[in-house]
Amino acid sequence: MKSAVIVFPGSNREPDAARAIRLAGGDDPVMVWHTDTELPPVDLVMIPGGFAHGDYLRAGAIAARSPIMRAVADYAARGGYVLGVCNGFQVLTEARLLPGALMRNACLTFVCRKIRLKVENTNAFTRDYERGAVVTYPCAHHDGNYRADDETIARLEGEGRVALRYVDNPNGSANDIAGIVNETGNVLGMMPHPENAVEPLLGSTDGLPLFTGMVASVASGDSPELPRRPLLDRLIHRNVSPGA
Ligand SMILES: NC(=O)CC[C@H](N)C(=O)O
Repeated sequence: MKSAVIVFPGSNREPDAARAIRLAGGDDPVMVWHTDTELPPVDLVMIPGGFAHGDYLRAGAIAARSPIMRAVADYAARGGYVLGVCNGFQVLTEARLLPGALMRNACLTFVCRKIRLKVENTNAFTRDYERGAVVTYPCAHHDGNYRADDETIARLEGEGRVALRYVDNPNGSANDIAGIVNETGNVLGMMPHPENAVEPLLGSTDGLPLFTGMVASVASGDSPELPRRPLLDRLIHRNVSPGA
């Protein structure tokens, strides 16, 4: 699997992202700087954690307007897989590739600890987990409180787009939402850090199946479990994804 990891000034988890991708069997990712205007030919784009532009204005707001994000939006619109973790999730909501917003944690403090999550739905990203499995990942954020209007939350729930839910909600997120996918199921954003739970030395290997699942989805060319993916999208994806 060929992948790109997007790097902004203030990103800090790009080496962890690269390591997780490699451990799952992917090629060494290409690091892409935020001022670039094009993506290399890849099967997956990952937006890593950190504090892009120091979280000024709102976490992810400046990064979402970076030149590279136009290319990421085009890539996602063509059906390419995009994973945003923590600050990456914030960037994806600010870029409107995912609905809703990540607000200040309800406790008003930075939360940095291991948390338990329930895998709510198996999709192109979570296919290597049993549905309903409870996994442990670390989380480390001050703006992880997922919020959206009632209609959006109802849609996310009704369409099976809540991928991960907190068992012990650390930040006040609506409906305990920890991760969601877009309408076509090819963009996943999540606050906890699966890339920091990929080897025993880190205290958990529970994050590794997320990465092996993405490698498997790329290898199979598509995932039959993508929720309501329009036929046209699937065809376009086959044509543009080198891994398809
Ligand atoms: N670990 C991270 O990606 C931090 C996310 C974000 N900047 C926050 O603290 O809310």
